Amino acid sequence: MKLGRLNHIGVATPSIADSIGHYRETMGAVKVTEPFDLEAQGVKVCFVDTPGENGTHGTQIELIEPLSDASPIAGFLAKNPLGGQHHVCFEVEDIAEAREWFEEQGKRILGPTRIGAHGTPIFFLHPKDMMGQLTEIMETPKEGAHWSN
Ligand SMILES: CC[C@H](C(=O)O)C(=O)SCCNC(=O)CCNC(=O)[C@H](O)C(C)(C)COP(=O)(O)OP(=O)(O)OC[C@H]1O[C@@H](n2cnc3c(N)ncnc32)[C@H](O)[C@@H]1OP(=O)(O)O
Ligand SMILES: [Co+2]
Repeated sequence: MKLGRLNHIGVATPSIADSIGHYRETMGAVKVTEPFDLEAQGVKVCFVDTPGENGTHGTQIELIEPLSDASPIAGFLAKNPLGGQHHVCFEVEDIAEAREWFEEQGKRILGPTRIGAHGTPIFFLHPKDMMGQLTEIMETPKEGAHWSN
């Protein structure tokens, strides 16, 4: 297993609109995607682009707002009402190989491999097995495009 690109940092928020305002007005973000609902994942999500090398974009901020009290991030927001850093997401070449690796390492994988907000397969690793960091593993988008819309 080789550490891949840090694709995004997941930031939970009680209001994606307020967070977009913060990144645009306070942080000077230029590109923010339109928020969209990921019903299957229980979140409304959008991406804040950060500058990367030669015109590509860098690691994104993934803003996530719960769609209901049943959202997987509802518990996190109950403990952290302002929201904040929720997870990190690293890219891998082959999601199945990565899943096997972490299973061999005895790391708890949270649920099935499924399609994430970038339209590519992802899974999550339990924070308690990952030095306290909720970790998302995502297969690198093959066509090289990172935007899901
Ligand atoms: C997939 C779409 C999109 C994408 O990038 O493509 C996304 O990233 S969507 C992101 C939202 N979805 C998920 O996070 C799915 C995986 N997460 C989960 O299954 C839960 O959030 C889980 C199991 C990590 C925590 O659930 P919950 O908070 O309801 O459970 P507990 O309160 O029992 O928490 C157990 C234990 O873990 C600590 N915890 C919880 N969240 C985090 C976190 N984000 N970072 C670090 N630690 C976390 C929590 O405090 C508990 O610790 P304890 O010491 O026992 O209090
Ligand atoms: Co994510």
